[in-house]
Amino acid sequence: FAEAAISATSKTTTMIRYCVDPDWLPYEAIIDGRHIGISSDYLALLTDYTDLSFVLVPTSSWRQSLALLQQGQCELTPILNQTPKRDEYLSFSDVFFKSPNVLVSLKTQPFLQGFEHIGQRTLAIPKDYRLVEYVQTFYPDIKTVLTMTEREGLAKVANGDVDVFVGSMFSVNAYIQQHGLSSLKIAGWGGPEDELRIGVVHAKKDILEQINAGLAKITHADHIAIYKKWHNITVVEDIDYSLVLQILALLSLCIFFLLYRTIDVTKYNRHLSEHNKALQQLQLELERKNNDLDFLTQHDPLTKLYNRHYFNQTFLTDARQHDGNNICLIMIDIDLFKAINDCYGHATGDRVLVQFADILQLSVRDDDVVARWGGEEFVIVCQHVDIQGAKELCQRITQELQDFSFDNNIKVTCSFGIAVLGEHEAIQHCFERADMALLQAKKTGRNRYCCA
Ligand SMILES: Nc1nc2c(ncn2[C@@H]2O[C@H](COP(=O)(O)OP(=O)(O)OP(=O)(O)O)[C@@H](O)[C@H]2O)c(=O)[nH]1
Repeated sequence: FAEAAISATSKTTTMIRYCVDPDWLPYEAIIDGRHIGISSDYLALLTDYTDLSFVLVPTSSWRQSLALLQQGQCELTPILNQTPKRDEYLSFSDVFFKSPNVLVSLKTQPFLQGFEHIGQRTLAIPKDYRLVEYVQTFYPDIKTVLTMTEREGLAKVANGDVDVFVGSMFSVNAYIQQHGLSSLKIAGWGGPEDELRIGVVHAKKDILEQINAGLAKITHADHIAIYKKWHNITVVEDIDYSLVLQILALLSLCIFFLLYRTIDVTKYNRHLSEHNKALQQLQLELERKNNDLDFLTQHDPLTKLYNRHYFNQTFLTDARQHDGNNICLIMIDIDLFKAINDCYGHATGDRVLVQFADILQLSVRDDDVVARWGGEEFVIVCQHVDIQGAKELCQRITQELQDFSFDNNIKVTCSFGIAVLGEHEAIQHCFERADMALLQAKKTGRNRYCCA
């Protein structure tokens, strides 16, 4: 597109002096004395499609441009909204460009949707903009702050001097992008859409016919090309990050708390399970010790046979529960054991006792009970065995002793006293009889059994 500083062509042209807003990109601006922006491109097209040529009258503010239009020093302004006030000194072409107006606030402000939600907030509007008339007419309660330019209004919002600014979406966005005003956001729509036209002073209103005809010739493709050239809007950040941050902080706090609780509970559980393990260990230890204690209270520590205590408890008290008619008591005493101790020492004597006990244990049946009665004396309780069976057991033991090779080739014999428990006999009495029989065996030469 050609720029708007239009040179005269060979055709007969009517020269029109025009003013613009020098600071309203992307619509228009004067940069280094040159008119640029959307309106510049439209004027270039109108130069082609009409017999008009346009000469820029440079100004330093929109206000000044309006003043020059009112004074007739400018005859045209290429892009503006129609308002009743402007109708007093301008005539307007057909609408050729539309753009929404937006409310701009700091990102910390909530989304406002429209003028009706501004409430007590202050609203900045560029002086002499159509929106001033609109807001004062329809929202007279809004506290407005008039600024010289859009730039000034946006700067006031960014600085926190006013709460909200209203302006054209295209120019607002261009300004925010150019100046990196990342603290600002579009907070809502502001009033009616801009319907932009060309305004000419009443004295020149006869050129409007040409202008409208020229505007009508502008193709859809031309409109789109201009729009694309100047419309560089990217969506202004519309996420309220302060809210997101608050939610994130809250979530992090919850996660942290849950994590802390989980770690705490895990620690406690580990501690508990360690304690339980230690307790179980102690319990096992106690059971083992109890078992050991049980074993020790019931067994002779040297030979591991039942001891006299167990024997007394089990048989002297309730042997009658067994079938009394078939119980045989055999009292056994190693012969001349003192001589073994004296000859080979006490330790050897101990080993002989252990080996002797093993022989007894191996010689009896599973349900017979062998116990160490004390010293070198033993007792066997045979169940379901008659006197003959008891005798045979004594003979078997005698034979085993004879065949067994004791330490130091010591020859060990023993004497037996056998008694069968009578039907109504007290077991203690039976013991005494067996003991007497044993004494008898000793007296009559040892290495033999005697029956009571
Ligand atoms: N090594 C050892 N000797 C024991 C143990 N208990 C008792 N004795 C010994 O066994 C011997 C028993 O001797 P005595 O009662 O005189 O009887 P004996 O020498 O076997 O003679 P007779 O019974 O008459 O054949 C004693 O010298 C006791 O010290 C023991 O646990 N270990």
